[in-house]
Amino acid sequence: MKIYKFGGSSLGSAARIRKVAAIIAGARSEGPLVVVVSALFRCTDMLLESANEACLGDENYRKTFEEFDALHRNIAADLFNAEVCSDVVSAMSDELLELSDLLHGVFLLRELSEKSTALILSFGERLSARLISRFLPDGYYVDGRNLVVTDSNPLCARVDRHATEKRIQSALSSCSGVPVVTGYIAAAPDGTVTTLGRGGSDYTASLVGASLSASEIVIWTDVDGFYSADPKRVRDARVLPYISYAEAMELSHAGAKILHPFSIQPAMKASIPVLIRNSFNPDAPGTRIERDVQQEMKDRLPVTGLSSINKVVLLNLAGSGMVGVPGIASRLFSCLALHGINIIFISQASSEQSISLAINPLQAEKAKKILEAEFHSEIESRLIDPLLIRRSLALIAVVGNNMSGHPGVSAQLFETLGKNGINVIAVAQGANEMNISLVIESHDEDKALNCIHESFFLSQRKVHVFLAGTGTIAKSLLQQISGHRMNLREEKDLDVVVCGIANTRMIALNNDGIDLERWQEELRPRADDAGIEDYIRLLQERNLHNTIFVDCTASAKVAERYPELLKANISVVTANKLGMAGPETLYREIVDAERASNARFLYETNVGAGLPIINTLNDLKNSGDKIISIEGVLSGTLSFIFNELRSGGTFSEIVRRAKEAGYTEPDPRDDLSGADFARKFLILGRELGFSLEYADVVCESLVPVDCRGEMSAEEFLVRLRSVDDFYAEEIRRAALEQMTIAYAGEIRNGKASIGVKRVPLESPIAGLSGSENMVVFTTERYRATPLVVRGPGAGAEVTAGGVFADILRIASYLV
Ligand SMILES: NC(=O)c1ccc[n+]([C@@H]2O[C@H](COP(=O)([O-])OP(=O)(O)OC[C@H]3O[C@@H](n4cnc5c(N)ncnc54)[C@H](O)[C@@H]3O)[C@@H](O)[C@H]2O)c1
Ligand SMILES: N[C@@H](CCO)C(=O)O
Ligand code: NA
Repeated sequence: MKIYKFGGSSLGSAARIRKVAAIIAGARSEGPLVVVVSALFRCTDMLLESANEACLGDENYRKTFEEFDALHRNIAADLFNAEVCSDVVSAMSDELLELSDLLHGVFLLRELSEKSTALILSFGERLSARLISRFLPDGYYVDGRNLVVTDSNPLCARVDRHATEKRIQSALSSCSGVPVVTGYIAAAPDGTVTTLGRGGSDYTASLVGASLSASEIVIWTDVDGFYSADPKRVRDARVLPYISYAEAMELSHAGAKILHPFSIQPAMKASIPVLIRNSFNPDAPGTRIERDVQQEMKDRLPVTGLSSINKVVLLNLAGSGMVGVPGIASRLFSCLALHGINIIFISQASSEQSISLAINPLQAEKAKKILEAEFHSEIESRLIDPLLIRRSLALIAVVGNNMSGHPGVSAQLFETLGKNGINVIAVAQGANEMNISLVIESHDEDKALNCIHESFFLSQRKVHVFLAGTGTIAKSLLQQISGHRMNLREEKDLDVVVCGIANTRMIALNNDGIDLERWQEELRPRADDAGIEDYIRLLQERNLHNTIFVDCTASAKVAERYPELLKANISVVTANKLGMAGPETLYREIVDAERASNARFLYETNVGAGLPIINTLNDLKNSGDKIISIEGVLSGTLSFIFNELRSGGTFSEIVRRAKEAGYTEPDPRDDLSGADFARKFLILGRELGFSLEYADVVCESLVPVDCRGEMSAEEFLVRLRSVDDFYAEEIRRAALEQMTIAYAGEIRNGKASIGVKRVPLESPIAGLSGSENMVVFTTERYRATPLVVRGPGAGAEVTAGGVFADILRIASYLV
């Protein structure tokens, strides 16, 4: 014997009912079946609406009733031939007439008791069971009021399990055909109609199944099963093939609306598996809820699923007068119970100084008044503080049988929340260790659900990138991410999702990821005054987990925002040197903000593009080596210029080529003036612990005096021809002495200087080619033979590659 329960979503129209009949016919061939039905789709709401309207004296109640009436008649006309239809309609008419009279009574009396509400609501199931029982070839109508015995609480009655079991057994044990039982409705011993509250039809199905020792109870609904989290909030939530009764109850308690926790109890007691299946997709296997979940699943995942209640209020009763005083908690709970206030969550630390309770916000004011009255004298005498209420909170439950005895689960949970800057306001975990419940700000709810979901391998890990700048480096970065994204997904189980791209004029935003093949087409104009602040505001509003801000601009305005981003626990990767080489106050602010935050700040490409210079220096420093000096060439552009001069090019033409090759700064004068090189040395000097400003770097400019005013980059390149002969001559003269010229620098004893130098032709600097950089670290450990990092230190590809590597470093920290 199996029990099939169909919810309203599966019973929305004649077509839907035909589908349901086909599902039933399929099961019938395998053995006996009892069907339990809810009211047709939206019908309970219609009944409630009509009753409330009637009670308010609103004539519209008739229209709502007529809509309800017509829905049933139309479905009958669609399902049955004329003869059967008139039969069915006449049976339904009696009930519809009674319902109409009742509503009219409510309208006249302007009075709607819970008892009449229950009676009115009962018509939903009564009429749907009439239709469906008649439509099934061997179906017959069974009224739940004759099966389920309850107390007399009309809207959320308590079931008398013993009496109910007997009634169900005597009515259905030896049934022939398919009984179609009205779910949700029941009756008190005196015959008054009662209902079983939210999810009541599931409860009916579970009671029927348990009483008849069914082999399984199948709850047919409109989703594929129990999800690992609410799929509306967690895009990657997936259907759980198996869960235990206990897990199902824990998840349902904390908001997973798929099955009411009540309805699991009878099935669990009788060890009957409960299946959740989709009547819209009957081929999907659904979720099986049973006592022993599959061993294989148990071994793999400590956490089975998450659920959340998005609105709770936290009451905090605190005060020194609570310590060591027995009876405070008892009074607290008793007085809330007395007034019917349900407690969702409790937490008390061992100091006994405070007890926190989460309750439904609708009951918050009432609870506050009650508790203030109860503890009036303690509050007056300052033994207990005035009651604190915190609103706009959400409760998240992390659930899994296998969390128990599995060290590290809570560590991982709090770590991922911490790295995402999510503040945990209160926590509760019972000794069964299968539910950790936490209270957080409600605006962090989706972010928390998503990062926890990923962190426990329930879905692929993601980082969300917001990029500033769409120039040379940014374009190359987007191309690299696009080209390598699939590999990262497959090999590293990591998805790099670019959710934002903005320059000063245009913006594209998409939480699910901008199409990187066509990102230019997704750019939309921004308001004229929408600066970087606006972009950061939009990014923060989205509040996505694992967010990384990537700066590929050359803008000081953008760099000034790093401290604020870091303080908001948003990690930053930057190719822009104007942060670390900005005013020392900004540099300090960035370093301090990173220290204080859970976010990371990486800027490897600020020095030598993709070459590992910052990382190398940090490794030397952190492992206790003493740096004696740093020398070398740290401008790709200047390196390229002198390397090409040696092979005979002209100065201005080489600068033009450097710009075309993507080596120069947006304005090549930043390279020729030595400014870009100086910034890099400034950064290295600061990394070494020296207090330096930009002006402290002694720097020789190669920009001719007459090219220093306001002019376009193009005009500059034309005027630059004036120095071509000078440099050709310098190279020639040096060569006569087996020397050449190069632009290089050194840091020694806290002093940094850069400029044109004569170097022997056989020196390593003279041997550089293209945009190669070279850094020579002379340290205590690397004294006889210094440590050298050498390679291309400018260019779109290597720089973007360095930025990408920094993004991945942060990703591996975050996920
Ligand atoms: N070219 C290299 O080899 C190299 C190497 C290392 C670091 N970098 C650095 O990379 C950065 C980018 O260089 P690029 O060659 O791609 O420059 P670019 O001029 O091609 O691009 C800069 C982009 O930033 C945008 N931008 C400027 N101000 C902005 C603001 N306030 N808000 C949003 N967007 C803004 C511009 O619209 C443009 O899209 C620079 O800081 C540069 O120093 C370059
Ligand atoms: N313009 C810079 C880019 C690398 O930071 C250079 O030429 O070195
Ligand atoms: Na670098």
